[in-house]
Amino acid sequence: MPKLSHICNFSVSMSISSPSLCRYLNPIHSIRPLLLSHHFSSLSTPRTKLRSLLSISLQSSFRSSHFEIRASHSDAIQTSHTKVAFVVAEDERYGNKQVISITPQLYNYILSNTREPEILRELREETAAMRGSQMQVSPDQAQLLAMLVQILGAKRCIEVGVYTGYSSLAVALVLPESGQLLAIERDAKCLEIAKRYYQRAGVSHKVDVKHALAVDALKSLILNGEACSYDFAFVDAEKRMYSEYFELLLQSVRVGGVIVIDNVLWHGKVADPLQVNDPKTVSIRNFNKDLFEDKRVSISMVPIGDGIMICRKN
Ligand SMILES: C[S@@+](CC[C@H](N)C(=O)[O-])C[C@H]1O[C@@H](n2cnc3c(N)ncnc32)[C@H](O)[C@@H]1O
Repeated sequence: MPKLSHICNFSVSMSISSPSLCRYLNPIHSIRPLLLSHHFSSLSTPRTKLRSLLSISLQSSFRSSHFEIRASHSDAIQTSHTKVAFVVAEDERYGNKQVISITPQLYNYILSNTREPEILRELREETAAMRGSQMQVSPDQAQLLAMLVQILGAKRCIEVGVYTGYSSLAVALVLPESGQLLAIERDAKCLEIAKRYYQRAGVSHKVDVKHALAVDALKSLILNGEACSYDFAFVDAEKRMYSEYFELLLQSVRVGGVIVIDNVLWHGKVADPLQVNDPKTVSIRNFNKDLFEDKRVSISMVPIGDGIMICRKN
């Protein structure tokens, strides 16, 4: 049984994190932050009571549904600086599947099980001080991209939106010696850094750097007779252009080829149409909906980083 102080930490952190918790629950049940914080005001509420209070509260709000916020994970309540226990959705509509929410503690664990080549770590650290460094894919995302390229046995790849080269270098490192990555980026300064790292990593011969606007570069490769010749594409540039990039890339990759699109969860905003409707969010939300209905591709939305959509051309 946790000590009272642990319960207090749990109770306080639940209140603090309720907006993100609500964002998680919102798309399904339109729950509001007040509802959640309400039941956590008493610091002396025992854990079991907290759980049942919350469960009752959520059940009454959600009618037939059952959502439970668990404080029972032992690791999550052992240390006072742990943010919050897991969010678990248990609902028969989802096969009573328990879905975990990534906590900082859990994400640290994932990163500690992620293999990041030394050269990528150096690039990430150099970029960290730069404006826009949060745009870089995370090490676990880069590892997944590299693995997809390896599973596909890809030789011809495209990246749309290179920045300083982190994701493109991850791909180039696993390409065979005869492989080629067309790396498209509009910012020349960023490309200088990327090129320096391709050089250092000994993969420059595999990367065809294209300093251009993405749509122009993609159109010209189709005009050059390269349609259906690529195995893999990664999209990580202007969010409102995703539909255009996708249409051009669908022409560029072969049947069985894969297009991966980054930021499809857009910090969770896509799932909150009642409150978030800025142009970028709406654009990504519409794009996701179009992809869902698009029978030309098989799809899988994966909650890694800011969310990726993996599309396989049928
Ligand atoms: C999210 S960052 C890419 C991050 C990169 N994939 C990584 O992991 O380091 C987006 C990049 O796309 C570039 N970009 C945005 N719009 C573009 C366009 N229309 N054409 C080419 N590049 C574009 C930006 O300059 C920026 O460097």
